[in-house]
Amino acid sequence: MNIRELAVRSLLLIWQDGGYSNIVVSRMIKKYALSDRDRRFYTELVYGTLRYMAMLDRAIGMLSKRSLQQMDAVCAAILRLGLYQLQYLDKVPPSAACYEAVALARKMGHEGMAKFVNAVLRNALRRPEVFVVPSRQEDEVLHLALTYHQQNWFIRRCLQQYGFEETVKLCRFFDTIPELCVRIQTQKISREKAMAMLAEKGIVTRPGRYAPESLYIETNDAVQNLELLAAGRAMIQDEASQLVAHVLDPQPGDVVLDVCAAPGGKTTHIASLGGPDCLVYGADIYEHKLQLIRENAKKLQLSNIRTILQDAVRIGERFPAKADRVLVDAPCSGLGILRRKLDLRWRKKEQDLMRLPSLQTRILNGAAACVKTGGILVYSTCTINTAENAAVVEAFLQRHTEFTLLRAGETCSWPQPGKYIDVLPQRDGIDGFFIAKMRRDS
Ligand SMILES: C[S@@+](CC[C@H](N)C(=O)[O-])C[C@H]1O[C@@H](n2cnc3c(N)ncnc32)[C@H](O)[C@@H]1O
Repeated sequence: MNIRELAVRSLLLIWQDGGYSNIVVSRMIKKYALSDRDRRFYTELVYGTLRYMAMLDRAIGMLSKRSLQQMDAVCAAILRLGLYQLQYLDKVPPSAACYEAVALARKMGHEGMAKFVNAVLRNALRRPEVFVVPSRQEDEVLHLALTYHQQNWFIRRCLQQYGFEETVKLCRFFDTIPELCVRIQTQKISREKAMAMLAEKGIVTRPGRYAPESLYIETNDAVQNLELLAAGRAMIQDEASQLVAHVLDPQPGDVVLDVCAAPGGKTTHIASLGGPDCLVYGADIYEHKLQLIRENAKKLQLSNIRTILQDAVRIGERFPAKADRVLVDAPCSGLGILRRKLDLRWRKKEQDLMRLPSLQTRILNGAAACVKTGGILVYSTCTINTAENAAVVEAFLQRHTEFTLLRAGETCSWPQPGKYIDVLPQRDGIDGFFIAKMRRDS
């Protein structure tokens, strides 16, 4: 398979069929058994085109009379990929980038498409100014959006929330490639022992600063072969997300309800921390996702997890005042983890943000009804959007005076002051996260 054609087909799977880039890419690498060299070129083409999409689309708009919306999806993908190589891949000579793009348009489209692609790419060679990023003075939002590969609305919101300097720091953070972070199952192996074991194999690691089981694997290529993962002694989970189970602080004998549980990162962590006498129910609204929780529990050999198919909005009717601890790890905009998912970064729409607080509120209300008197309720998201975080919790507390806000950091070593754990990526160097802890008093 021609690598550029594979890249175009992958981009179409991501843009047209809603495929996740990491899954599409790893499937293709496996399916076509790509050599190391081909794999590197292929991933560079796919991820590079995805990263620079705002810039590439703006250039296409300036170079072609036809808008992207009027274009055939195959044609748009070939143009984006061609322009990416022309502008950002020094190792590809411009003539090769044009020639290959035109040949692909002929093969995957028709002669007319080939002529059009040829005209746009030749035009790009004559007009390098289409790739010039406007200065801050000319257009602050566009300047940041194109420099740091984000959508304009996201930049606008950040500027309002943080101001220019902080927005730059945040965008720089989101533009880095995240290191792989695992959660060591310290019931089976200590973090120090795991580090020593990996060091013997030449794998460089670094303990996380905040979560006691977190370990960063600096030699990313070794992931697939990580014995720790295969042996159920570790699980891939970001450090910020590892704080949640510590805030919930499960105890032996507790009944815990994790109402938005799939794929079970936090459910398995809670079950490990609570020990075999702590019973953890992981609920989700999608049956196929419950299977992921069961698979993760099996991999980690945890027998104290049960799964439940249940809409969290109505979970209180099924388990009224039955749980000692309840976790709501709510569906959210994910604006704290934009470093991870290049494709999601472009898919997110500002309108989607508007409907989330009402869903989160309904889920939190449903979950609250499950908490016993004296029990704990934890609310978390992986977003930095305050409307989905403190605003949801504050409105909840006003309506539910039977709950008291506790300091979320009291059962984990979170260094920042304040009642909430409000992880700011640009300050804390990990994914953006929000955690609130409440107790039911009556
Ligand atoms: C942020 S994810 C949870 C991640 C999970 N806690 C973990 O650590 O692996 C949110 C989950 O909520 C589920 N969800 C969305 N709406 C729901 C609802 N109304 N009731 C129950 N689960 C819901 C989604 O299917 C998704 O799996």
